[in-house]
Amino acid sequence: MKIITVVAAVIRREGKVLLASRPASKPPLGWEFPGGKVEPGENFNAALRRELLEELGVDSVPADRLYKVVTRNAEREIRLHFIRTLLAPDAKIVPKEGQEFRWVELSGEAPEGLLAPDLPVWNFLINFGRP
Ligand SMILES: Nc1nc2c([nH]c(=O)n2[C@@H]2O[C@H](COP(=O)(O)OP(=O)(O)OP(=O)(O)O)[C@@H](O)[C@H]2O)c(=O)[nH]1
Repeated sequence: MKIITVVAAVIRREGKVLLASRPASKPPLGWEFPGGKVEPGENFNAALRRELLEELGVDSVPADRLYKVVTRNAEREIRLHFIRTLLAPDAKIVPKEGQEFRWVELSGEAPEGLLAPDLPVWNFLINFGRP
């Protein structure tokens, strides 16, 4: 079975968390934590730093892993690693790949359209992750 390893950033600011829309060209549609696939030979934090530079146009400091989700179908297994990530306070996000970004209040129900594998992460952040 093909194994795909993905890193996704949990970036918090003033009680909110940063979500990205998936570009229409890359299904599934929905909102996700920004990130992408780890390339061969890359460590998680280097992969996430590269992805965020590509997508948000900002440098970042990926830190510790908060949560792991594994999804599987007949062909492939996706291992998602959610990593607490810091941005400089004055970092200006410049969407580079046609995505939208939004800061979402970390309270209550998950926002509509959040990818299904991310729901436990949302619940984790609501329960434990508020700064
Ligand atoms: N980045 C990200 N991907 C997620 C999240 N949740 C989740 O299920 N995924 C899945 O993980 C996979 C990530 O692939 P991707 O297409 O974003 O990765 P990438 O940018 O490196 O893609 P590419 O290799 O096609 O350029 C997709 O299947 C996506 O649906 C999430 O919160 N963030």
